[in-house]
Amino acid sequence: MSAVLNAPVVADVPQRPFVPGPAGTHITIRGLTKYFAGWPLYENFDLDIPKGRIVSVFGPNGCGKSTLINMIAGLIPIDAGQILFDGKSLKDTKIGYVFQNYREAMFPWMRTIDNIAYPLKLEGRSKAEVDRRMAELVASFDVKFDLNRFPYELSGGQQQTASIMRALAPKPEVLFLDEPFSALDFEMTLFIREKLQEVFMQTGTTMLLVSHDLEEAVYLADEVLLLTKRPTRVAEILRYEDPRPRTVATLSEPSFVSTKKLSLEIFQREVRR
Ligand SMILES: Nc1ncnc2c1ncn2[C@@H]1O[C@H](COP(=O)(O)OP(=O)(O)OP(=O)(O)O)[C@@H](O)[C@H]1O
Repeated sequence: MSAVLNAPVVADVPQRPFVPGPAGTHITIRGLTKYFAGWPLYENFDLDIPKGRIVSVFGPNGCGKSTLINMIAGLIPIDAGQILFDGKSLKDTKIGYVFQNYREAMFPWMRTIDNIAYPLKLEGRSKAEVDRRMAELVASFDVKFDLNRFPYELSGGQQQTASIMRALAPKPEVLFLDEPFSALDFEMTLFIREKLQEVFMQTGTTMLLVSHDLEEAVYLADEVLLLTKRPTRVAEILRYEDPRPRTVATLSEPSFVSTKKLSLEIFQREVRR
């Protein structure tokens, strides 16, 4: 009796056998279910996210883009379902997360350099290892500002650059980015977008990006994940395969223009539904 009373409470959703994703899948989501205040946001939601690709998540307002990546990253609990990373659970997977609000993401009492090194120190890395990794990050981000300053002494773009460096410091298997550019001015957005693309080309880290800017979502993506209104399903997944590095010239490539147009048509169809 007490075993029954103490059993975990799960939503009343039938459990299905776990079906792995196709070859090349990194994150497998099966039967994901999430309710807010009694209303379903996701119900029995399945998705396969490919390894070593950038997936942009795009969809109507409030459809659950941020909630989706936050559930995958373990920041929001799920009501039912399974999420596996190369067959492993989240606790056996190294992840990084870049928040929209960089001002609240950094520890204000730590110098920027210590913020970036923080996850390495948590991992118990030696000073020599930390120094080596910091030097690599400074080189790959071509950092020109003083990392010995406190975060609040830096510009928004510099703070967000530092946040991305911190997220990448421990070499995560997956990097989550929730509207990382939306609080930045245009010049800084372009700069960090290019840096992100360069780092992706160097590391091949799987990235999941939520963006409200369709041009940006397509420009950075290998796949555009288009979501419906809630209860949220996959509307379509569009492959976008132009070679990297993508540049300003990419924006006028027929493949870019047609992917953006198709994304917009699917988005509008879903908004009107
Ligand atoms: N803690 C919460 N409690 C209740 N409802 C919530 C909570 N968090 C999110 N929601 C609701 O879930 C839905 C999805 O929210 P979410 O922020 O994930 O959507 P989004 O697609 O990222 O939104 P936006 O396009 O506005 O950025 C929204 O309707 C939101 O109001």
